[in-house]
Amino acid sequence: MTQGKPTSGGFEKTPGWLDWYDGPSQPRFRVPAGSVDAHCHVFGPGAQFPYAPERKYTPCDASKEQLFALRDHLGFARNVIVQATCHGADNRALLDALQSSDGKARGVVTVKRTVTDDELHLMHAAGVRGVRFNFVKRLVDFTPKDELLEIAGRIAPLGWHVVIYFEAVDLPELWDFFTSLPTTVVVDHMGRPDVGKPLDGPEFGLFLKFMREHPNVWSKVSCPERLSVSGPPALDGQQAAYKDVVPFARKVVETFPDRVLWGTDWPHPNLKGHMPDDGLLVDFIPHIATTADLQRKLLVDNPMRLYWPEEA
Ligand SMILES: O=C(O)c1cc(C(=O)O)oc(=O)c1
Repeated sequence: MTQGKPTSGGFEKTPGWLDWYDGPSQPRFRVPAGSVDAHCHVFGPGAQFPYAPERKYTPCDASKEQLFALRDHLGFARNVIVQATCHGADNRALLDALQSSDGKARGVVTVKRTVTDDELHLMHAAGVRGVRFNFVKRLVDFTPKDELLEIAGRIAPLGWHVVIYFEAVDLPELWDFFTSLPTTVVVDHMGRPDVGKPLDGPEFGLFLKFMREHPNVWSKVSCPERLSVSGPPALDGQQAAYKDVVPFARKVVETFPDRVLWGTDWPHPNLKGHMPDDGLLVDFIPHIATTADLQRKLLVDNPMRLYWPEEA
């Protein structure tokens, strides 16, 4: 039996899948004016925008109205909506959200090599500025690298970038492909470091080297709730959540202050252990960006330069 929030359109939510958090707290940390939530999603609603047949999970609905209400509640000015894998390469829910946002949202889509130039131009007009390539095996089936390179070559002239999602252990094998991409490359969730391993160990060292040697590579310092092993979770007023993730995110922010982005990841797909209070997730930010200067770069200057360059 389905419980909690609905999945409309006759879909059945994946068992064990937690719904996004109702009534998030008011963050204590006041984000700077003009801040951008640079990683969030919309799900459906399924009745209007059906989930993709090839999806690996079925979420509860999470609409554009609910996303925009969260944006306002948390004090953000804009969103970057990233295509979620449960919608495959059908970007209609995302495009509809962009078109309803009054210019306050930009997007990152998933496309196949069959996408036409007309479709790409329409997406650009709607506010799309990037494509997402996903290498996380639990989320997607493999797409051949020659197809991805072809797509990258076609979106580059539009000024778009490529967002990549992968697990830290897969970086060595993907290195040559990533470093051959002709665009700005944005890494989702710091390349998912294993925070049980040392900060100065070889695995995270390789990620830092990836960024250091390639000035076109940016990173989102998001998703501590996914990466944390020992918490504590951002729940019940916790002001020192996900302590084990802090040194990793802080290292990236302080080493590459002009190439980092932050996002809520709302509505947090695939969480089964706990669902964070998004207000408390915002309170995580000053632990990883400890000065007003770093906070402004992370939340305003960098995302504006990448997604609204005409206003930056
Ligand atoms: O780690 C995840 O499960 C996850 C999934 C998706 C997606 O399904 O698109 O997006 C994310 O940013 C993170």
